[in-house]
Amino acid sequence: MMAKLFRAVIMGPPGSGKGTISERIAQSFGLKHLSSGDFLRENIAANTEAGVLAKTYIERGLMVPDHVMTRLLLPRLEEMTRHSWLMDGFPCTLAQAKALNSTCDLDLVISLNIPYETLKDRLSDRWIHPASGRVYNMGFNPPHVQGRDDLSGEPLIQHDNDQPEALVARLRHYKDVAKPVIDLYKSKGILHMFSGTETDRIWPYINSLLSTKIPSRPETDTQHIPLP
Ligand SMILES: Nc1nc2c(ncn2[C@@H]2O[C@H](COP(=O)(O)OP(=O)(O)OP(=O)(O)O)[C@@H](O)[C@H]2O)c(=O)[nH]1
Ligand SMILES: Nc1ncnc2c1ncn2[C@@H]1O[C@H](COP(=O)(O)OP(=O)(O)O)[C@@H](O)[C@H]1O
Repeated sequence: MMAKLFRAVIMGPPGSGKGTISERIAQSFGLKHLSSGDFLRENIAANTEAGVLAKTYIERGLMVPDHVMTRLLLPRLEEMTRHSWLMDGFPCTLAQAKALNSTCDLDLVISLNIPYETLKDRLSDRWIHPASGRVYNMGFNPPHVQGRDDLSGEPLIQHDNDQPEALVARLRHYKDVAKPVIDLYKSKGILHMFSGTETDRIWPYINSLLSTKIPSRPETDTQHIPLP
């Protein structure tokens, strides 16, 4: 049981490894990994009012409007009074960051800074299991059986918006909307930026930073590469 609750956000462009790194953080430090994309998919599957609305945007490759995102996510975060969490994919815009600010005090923000060429290579090779959101990469973490999810054996798919043409537009959009959010967290003194081309090289630095802030879980700690 952690002594103090810990609230963190991970930001970065599409394909920067937020999901991958969030899973490692959740495993090593026991934070609950919350993902805006997963919340949206759950709401779409459950046909909630917000889910039905969100679907119309996601299907067109657009971001879901701020008021829908905040209406969906803030009550869920408010319920999590007894958990430490790491939020992945929210906030994306300054309006979302301000809304989050009024609900809780963040302890830390991780921002991933990954070169465009790397993002392009990774995403053109990303395969997804739609039902669970599990993510594979044919070079980095391939499935045991090509084209099949490891746990369910169901087929994997690729997203059209992971292809290079769509990616350029998504990255430009990310840069525009994320800049004021990054500036806000910088001014609060809670932003930590990590740059690099490989998750395995960035991870030890994130692990080390978090170890100074939260006690790690001894049973999983040894699985990860120590700092050089
Ligand atoms: N080659 C390579 N692939 C990686 C590395 N880290 C993550 N990946 C893969 O790159 C892709 C993107 O990683 P994700 O963790 O899904 O990135 P994300 O930031 O959550 O992406 P979005 O959900 O689009 O915002 C996935 O296919 C990962 O398996 C790495 O260091 N090298
Ligand atoms: N914070 C957010 N604000 C607005 N829309 C969002 C947000 N998070 C997720 N979405 C929407 O949900 C979709 C799926 O999100 P996600 O699973 O994180 O994957 P990706 O960013 O790779 O498309 C996004 O493409 C976007 O339309």
